[in-house]
Amino acid sequence: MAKLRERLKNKDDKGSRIGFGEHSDPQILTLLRSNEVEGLQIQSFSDSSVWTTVKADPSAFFINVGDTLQAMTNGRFVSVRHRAMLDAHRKRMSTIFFAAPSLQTLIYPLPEMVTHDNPQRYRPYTWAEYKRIMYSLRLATNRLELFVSDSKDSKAFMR
Ligand SMILES: O=C(O)CCC(=O)C(=O)O
Ligand SMILES: [Fe+2]
Repeated sequence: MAKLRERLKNKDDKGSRIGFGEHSDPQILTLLRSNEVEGLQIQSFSDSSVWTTVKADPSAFFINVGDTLQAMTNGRFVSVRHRAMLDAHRKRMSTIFFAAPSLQTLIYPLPEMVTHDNPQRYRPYTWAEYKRIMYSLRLATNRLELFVSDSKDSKAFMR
């Protein structure tokens, strides 16, 4: 038991632990507001072992791009991977609004975002299909990867 406690303590420099593991939000946009306790961290695009703590500001909103907006913008806006850490001494509270389409909405890269240099990256899918697949996978899985277009139909939506 003492060993386990020691291991948890050494997990990072402040002894804090993961409260909600790494993931990207599946929806279009996330609006998050928290109290004055830090905890939200975003992952570096170039090095997945590097996490940056978002400054706690109870007067601000944190706006997060979700997987659906990444698909709609054909990868121009990127769904950032993030996680929430626990604070050993203070309670963190966050309130979140997820903006998502209706279940039967067809999601696909907008024609304006598909160009010769940036061919269609994702195949069309419904939000219902995305949710079904998402719930069958682990939280940390990069599900949008499963919706990448075959190269043969990648020009279908090009202007
Ligand atoms: O509690 C937080 O600040 C983040 C939670 C989160 O990322 C989520 O619910 O998708
Ligand atoms: Fe999230």
